[in-house]
Amino acid sequence: QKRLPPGPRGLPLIGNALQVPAGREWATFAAWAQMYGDFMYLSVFGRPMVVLTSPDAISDLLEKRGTIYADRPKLTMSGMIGHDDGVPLAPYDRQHKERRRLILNALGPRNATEMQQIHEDKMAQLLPRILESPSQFHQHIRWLVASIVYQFTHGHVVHDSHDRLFQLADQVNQDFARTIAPAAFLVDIFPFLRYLPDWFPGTGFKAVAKEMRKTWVRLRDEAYDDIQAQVAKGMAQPSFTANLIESNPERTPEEDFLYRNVSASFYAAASDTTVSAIESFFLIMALYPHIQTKAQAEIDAVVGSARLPTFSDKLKLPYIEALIKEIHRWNPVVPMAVPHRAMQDDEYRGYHIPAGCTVIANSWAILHDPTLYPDPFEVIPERYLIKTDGRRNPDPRAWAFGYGRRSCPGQVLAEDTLFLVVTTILATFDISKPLGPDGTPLELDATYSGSSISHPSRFECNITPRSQDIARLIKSMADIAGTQDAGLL
Ligand code: HEM
Repeated sequence: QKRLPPGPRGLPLIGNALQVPAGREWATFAAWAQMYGDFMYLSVFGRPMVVLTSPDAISDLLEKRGTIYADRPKLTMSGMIGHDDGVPLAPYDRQHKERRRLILNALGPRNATEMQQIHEDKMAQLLPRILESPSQFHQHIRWLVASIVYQFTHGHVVHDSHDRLFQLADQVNQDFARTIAPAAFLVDIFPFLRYLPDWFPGTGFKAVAKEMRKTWVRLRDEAYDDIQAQVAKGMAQPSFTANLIESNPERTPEEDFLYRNVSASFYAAASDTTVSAIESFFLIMALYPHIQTKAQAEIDAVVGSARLPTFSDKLKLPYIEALIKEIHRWNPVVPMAVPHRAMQDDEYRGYHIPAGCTVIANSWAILHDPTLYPDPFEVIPERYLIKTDGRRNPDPRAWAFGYGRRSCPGQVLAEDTLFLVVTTILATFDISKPLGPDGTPLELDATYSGSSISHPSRFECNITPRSQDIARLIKSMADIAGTQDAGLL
């Protein structure tokens, strides 16, 4: 009987299920918001859903009433696999606060120097890889993110893509993306299916869940058990996980389980997201050479040619900061954040929001709102530096990293990685469109795919050292890092 927010009319029983597209839902939701407003109601197979499409609506509900909207919708398939023990999908409770506290503490000022040192070391190893095989830059980016995260969380050196932990983690990420894709498994729409016997037709998802669970449990436990054994022998490398184990030798089984899940979630949450942002950087550089020239000029003026950029240069590089803001805005990595869930009945602007309602924040729509960002589909770093109509465009990071009690706890790490990649790559390489067989530049297709995490569709680009001196410097860095001995070049 209560008044629900406006929204597109659906069909009996299935509601709006047939109207919600399987890809780029954010663009469809943004178009619907033009008709129904920034606070819109949908129902999919009887499940209530609210879509928020303005800074005010998002802030009013997800930030100011954060305690009510801090939960996640329950996904049956993810639960069967065990993914909802990991941080991003876990229900909101006392334990979840602890999970977030552990991550935020680990990435806080106490460990900033160590984290920055890891970044600078791994960047020095990235450059020779790119110099030697620029066409494999996608793999090199993936290696970089894995090697930074696993050095920090497990004290583990990822040499190459054959690394056991790296391979397991990538399999888990692929499984995760497959599981949370909209309507990927019928059991998420009809949860009772999970109670049917295995022989019943249509229950093939159970075998899939079992396989995926095995991989997730291996990723979660194998590395943790190794570190636990090393801690017992007093031989553990310093790391986030070793620190968790050492700091609580009398931990309860509940605490131990929580540590395992936090430790395993780190890479799962950090990898595809950071990799996607770095890939967008390469794509933007190939598409917008004038932005690249301006960014390189700023780096050259501040850093010079005798050294590589470091974190201490950050405050002196405003154009780079503006470019990074555009990377977050132009094609946001998580276009609709991760869905939240109302934990109790609520009322907003005179409309009812039922308990259990899924709440989606359409970050993409805000980041492409022409009243906030004129020419939203163009990359224009100057929009943050020069006032238009008496104001600068707002910082997109307010929306790119999510909201309230579920906002991204890894933002500092993501921003550090992105800053160092952008500055170091621009200091050393030129990026341009790929060349055809006759040496003429080919057109680049700037399309994006994926659903919860959006990433550029596979693209090539031409990456060359900015000078022979730089190429020699990078080769000598490779010798110092010993990467040649390890057969990486
Ligand atoms: C460019 C890179 C990244 C972007 C754009 C990004 C963005 C986001 C977004 C939008 C959310 C959902 C927030 C919400 O539900 O309101 C999220 C959640 C999360 N992110 Fe990130 N993230 C990035 C990198 C990282 C990194 C490096 C870590 C490493 C620790 C991380 C850890 C997490 C975790 C654990 C969650 C779940 C938080 C929770 O449910 O309480 N993210 N991220």
